[in-house]
Amino acid sequence: MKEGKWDRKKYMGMELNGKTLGVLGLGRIGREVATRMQAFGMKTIGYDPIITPETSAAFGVEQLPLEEIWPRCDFITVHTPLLASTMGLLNDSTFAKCRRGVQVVNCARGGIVDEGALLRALRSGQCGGAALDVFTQEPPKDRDLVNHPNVICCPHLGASTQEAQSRCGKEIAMQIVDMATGKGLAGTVNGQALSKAFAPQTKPWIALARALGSVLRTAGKQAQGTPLQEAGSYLTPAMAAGMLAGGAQKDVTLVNALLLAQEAGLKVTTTHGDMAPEPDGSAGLLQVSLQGTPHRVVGTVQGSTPVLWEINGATFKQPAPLTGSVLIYRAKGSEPSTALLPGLLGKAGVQLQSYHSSSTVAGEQWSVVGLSAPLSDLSELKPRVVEVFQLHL
Ligand SMILES: NC(=O)c1ccc[n+]([C@@H]2O[C@H](COP(=O)([O-])OP(=O)(O)OC[C@H]3O[C@@H](n4cnc5c(N)ncnc54)[C@H](O)[C@@H]3O)[C@@H](O)[C@H]2O)c1
Ligand SMILES: O=C(O)[C@H](O)COP(=O)(O)O
Repeated sequence: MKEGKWDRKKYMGMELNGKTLGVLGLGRIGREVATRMQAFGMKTIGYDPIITPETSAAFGVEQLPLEEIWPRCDFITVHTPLLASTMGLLNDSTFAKCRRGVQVVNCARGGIVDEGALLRALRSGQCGGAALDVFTQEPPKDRDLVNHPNVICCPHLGASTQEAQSRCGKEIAMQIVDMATGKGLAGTVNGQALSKAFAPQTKPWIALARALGSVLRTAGKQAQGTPLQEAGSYLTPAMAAGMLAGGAQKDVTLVNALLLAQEAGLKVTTTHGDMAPEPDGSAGLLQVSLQGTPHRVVGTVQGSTPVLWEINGATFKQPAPLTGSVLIYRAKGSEPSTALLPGLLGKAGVQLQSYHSSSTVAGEQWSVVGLSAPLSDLSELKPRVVEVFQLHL
């Protein structure tokens, strides 16, 4: 009408009263849709592998096996997550089992209704119409479905109300408060990793994984460039965060570290091996390797302090603490630590807090020096060592 038209004959509707609606997925949204459509006089049947028939009967949905649902429905609406098991839930074969002219609604996730099959069913008349809020690709580049005369669609607007967005904001704020106050995390991506990472007994291990990642980043930076495969435990994101810290990526967190590491092309493996508890309280070894390179660091936690046990095959006689300002270098024999360090630190006004040296491998030794502050200038040291770097952990 806004275009000045009065197409009374073109638009002929269909009563919902007395029609059968199949609701696939009877979670939060599926059941709300069912009860609302009952108000229009629709008969509601449905399927959900988790919700019991007794539960769904209480909100007026008769549950049936999918094979019995297809031929009974005038309308089908999907409200499942997109999973391997729900991808293409409506496909060529299931459309063929439906009543001719069945109408389909997908406001859940693109791909639950196979888009190719839907287009074929629309073109053949097997599907009488579709309402789509979601697409496999958003926005969809292939416009065939959008342009089909029997399709109505909108650009993923199902949650776009002032009220829903406001509730989302409040829920996120509540979850952050819950996390900060040590309460359980519900519905968070990486929730398991985060809740473990914040547990008091695992915090030092997170610090260790970060510290080892930082050591490995600096000792093995020339080896970057292959994709990351290994992921999973809460230690791996922490290690990845350590590897990426100070790099091009900003705001590396335990949640985004693995993704960023993948984007940066890092291929890292972590192994968390058990060992008999030591009298000092250490009870495991975390080993981090950069694949395709000889770089490997091993550490543990003593009390609550992360310590370096081994670097590239050289073990420390006493594990070296990885906290605060740490200077790490590799040198031939014990040079230059004994000769050069005291003078260098004195000049810089920096105090030596700890010194740990490794076993000698191929005539070279690693030293880990705990400092009261980082050294601003390593130029005197560089010619005397094979490699040197500083970390602030
Ligand atoms: N378009 C939008 O803007 C918008 C807004 C909110 C939610 N959504 C989507 O709507 C869908 C439903 O959301 P919800 O909050 O009701 O989720 P929910 O987790 O409460 O319910 C999903 C239900 O699907 C069921 N299910 C899983 N696999 C199934 C299968 N193979 N067959 C049938 N049922 C199956 C589950 O058991 C569960 O009961 C989700 O995909 C969600 O992402 C879209
Ligand atoms: O699942 C939802 O809440 C809606 O589809 C909105 O999705 P979005 O948060 O990805 O925009």
